[in-house]
Amino acid sequence: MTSKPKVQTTAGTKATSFTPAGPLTGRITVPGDKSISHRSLILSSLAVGKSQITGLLEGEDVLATAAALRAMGATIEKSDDTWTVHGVGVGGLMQPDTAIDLGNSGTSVRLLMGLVASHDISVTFTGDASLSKRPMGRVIEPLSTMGAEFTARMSSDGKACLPLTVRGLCPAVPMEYRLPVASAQVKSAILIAGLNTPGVTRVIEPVLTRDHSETMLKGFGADLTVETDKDGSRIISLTGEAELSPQKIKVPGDPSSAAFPVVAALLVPGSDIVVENVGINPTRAGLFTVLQKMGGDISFKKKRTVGGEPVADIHVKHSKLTGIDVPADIAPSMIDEFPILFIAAALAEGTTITGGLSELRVKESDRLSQMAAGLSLLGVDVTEREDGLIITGNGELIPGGKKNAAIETALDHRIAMSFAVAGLVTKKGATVDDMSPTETSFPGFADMLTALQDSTK
Ligand SMILES: O=C(O)C1=C[C@@H](OP(=O)(O)O)[C@@H](O)[C@H](O)C1
Ligand SMILES: C=C(OP(=O)(O)O)C(=O)O
Repeated sequence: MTSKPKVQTTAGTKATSFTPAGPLTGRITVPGDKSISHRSLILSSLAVGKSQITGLLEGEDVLATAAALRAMGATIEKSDDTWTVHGVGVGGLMQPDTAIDLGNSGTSVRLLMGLVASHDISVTFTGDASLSKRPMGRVIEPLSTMGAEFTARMSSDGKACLPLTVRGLCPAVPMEYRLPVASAQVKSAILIAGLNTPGVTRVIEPVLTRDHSETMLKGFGADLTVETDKDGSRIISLTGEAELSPQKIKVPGDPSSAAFPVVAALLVPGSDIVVENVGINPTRAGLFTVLQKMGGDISFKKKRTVGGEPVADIHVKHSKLTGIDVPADIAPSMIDEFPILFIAAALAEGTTITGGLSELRVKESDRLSQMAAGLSLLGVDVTEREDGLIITGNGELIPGGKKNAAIETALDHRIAMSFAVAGLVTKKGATVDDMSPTETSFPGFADMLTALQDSTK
């Protein structure tokens, strides 16, 4: 008889053990898309009048964005399943009374820095220990060119970090900016600053990143065009002093959250699940393509478009996976999914090679070193390179390491969820030191694993 997935919390600690699982079955949904949720709140706050949002992710990161916007004058309320935002109009945000704490959320701080940059207000942003280590120079540099002024704490290695204060300039100066790093957060910060800036603000994106900002800005009525340059770069032009009209938004399920049950079902023998209503925008769906290339039985049912975003129900069956060489150019379309891909690679037969991933070192944690350390602790054959991991599996369960050794998550939700899934396919299970960071992006993560277990009863 196969055992069921088990979730055990050790009394008095936040450590949680995940042990080998019987088949995962059933139909589930995952919480709303984090990127689209942040943007829904920000753009609704800048529209004139009442927007309504359903499916909003109620994770700590998005709630931090909502609190920040309230502190700057937007009215944001929830009743039943609907969030209502009374926007103040582009340029209408006000000086908050105190510093704004954005917890663990990189997207909140970088997009809101763009928002403040073209308002005549001054805002101090703070964050938790993880967010306070992340580099902000990538946003400070272009927003300074538009006229905003910044004071930031400098880290011991010379990076501008939180806490930081932005003094916006109104009117700001429009500019053309070629992104030196593939980052949807930097792109979006500049476009959001451009909304309240006279003239045309232009972002040139040599490498395509998630395009929710472009789709949603157009949906709210901004004058935004996207052209492709001779060298393949995207040129995004936004005409400022925009007037945004309020919208009704349905946020689809987050593919970055769906990644965890999808990989769990591929790895646990006998599993057969459907994750309903997941966003499958090609700028986000790289993981599913890579897993299919590794032999994963993943199919997309009932494909449809919701609010300009492609959505589907994802059907996944347990599959034998084979290691592959993951092309570096797919990385931006699955940038948050590498931690869980590394777990799939540990179960695959053969070697999986990844590269071009230096951005993973500046996420909530250094995801390359945290994943390499956790996998080594579980006895997986892993080599850490500067910009990727090489992982060799033998198509069998992860051996498991020292008894009671807890995987360190370093305040990183995706590390925590990845090793929770690893526990289901590690001979004696895996213990994760702290599952509380999962509240940032996937409230109810442990309940979701239990629901997949319960439906086999
Ligand atoms: O724009 C966004 O919503 C996001 C962009 C990505 O960050 P980068 O822009 O730093 O790549 C991603 O890692 C993050 O989870 C969300
Ligand atoms: C990197 C992430 O988010 P953020 O940058 O918003 O903290 C993530 O969710 O994996």
